[in-house]
Amino acid sequence: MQIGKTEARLNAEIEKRGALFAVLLDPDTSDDNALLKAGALAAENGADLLLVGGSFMGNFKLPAQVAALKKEVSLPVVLFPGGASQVVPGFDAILFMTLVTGRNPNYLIDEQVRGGVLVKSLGMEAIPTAYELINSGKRTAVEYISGTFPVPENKPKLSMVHSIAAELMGMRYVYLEAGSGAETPVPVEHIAYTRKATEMTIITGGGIREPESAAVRVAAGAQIIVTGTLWEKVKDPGLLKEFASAIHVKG
Ligand SMILES: CC(C)=CCC/C(C)=C/CC/C(C)=C/CC/C(C)=C/COP(=O)(O)OP(=O)(O)O
Ligand SMILES: O=P(O)(O)OC[C@@H](O)CO
Ligand SMILES: [Mg+2]
Repeated sequence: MQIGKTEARLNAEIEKRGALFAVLLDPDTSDDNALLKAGALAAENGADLLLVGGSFMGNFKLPAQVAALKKEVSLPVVLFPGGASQVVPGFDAILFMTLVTGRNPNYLIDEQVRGGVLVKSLGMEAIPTAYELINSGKRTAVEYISGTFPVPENKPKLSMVHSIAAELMGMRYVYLEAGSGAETPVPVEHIAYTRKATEMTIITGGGIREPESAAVRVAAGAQIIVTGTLWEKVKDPGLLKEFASAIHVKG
């Protein structure tokens, strides 16, 4: 499958800036302006990419909210789905994910079969993405909902072998995930092993709360750093800018 417009844009930006700063917006809100406000604030203060997703997503107003957000910001707005039912119109692309570290067929093929037809009929760009869940202290929503075991935090080679398999299956991006609100982010060794063994674009997120924590993960080879939960409590343009400069290692 050919690389689409949004993926090409992200790849070019990574080339230019070294790594990208992604802000994850929670769509589980009935407040019509919340998504718009959070997205606009992130865009004005150095974010490169807006992800929209939640392990639950029951917001029938989402297509209208995404359309409003697209009018307001010029950044790519990408769907980060917890399941096929979350495929709705308006996004620039979808991270078309497979939970490769799990052994639950529902997240290995079933959601993809159900979601794939929707993606095709919407004409939405898909970015084939391996999703790897790595242990981060306490149980996370993704672990609970997907019914899968995360990779042990002290076994970076285990995530590496999943990355190798995913690349051979044609996936171009890999998301190393500690889980939303994780106590500890994905250990740098997991990132470094996947970086050494594959050419996939590495996204990482979960529990990243300080710019320094983002910077060390970029140094280990991550190319897209995702932060979400932090911005639910903190609306701080200065801190957003600090993240952006810690991540944009090429300026
Ligand atoms: C390809 C399609 C259509 C779907 C892929 C479905 C897969 C493989 C999902 C992986 C497992 C899963 C449940 C992922 C959720 C990822 C996500 C959006 C996390 C962010 O949500 P949270 O922040 O954890 O949500 P809460 O804040 O509600 O806990
Ligand atoms: O909410 P946080 O902990 O920033 O995690 C972001 C993302 O990786 C969750 O899927
Ligand atoms: Mg969350």
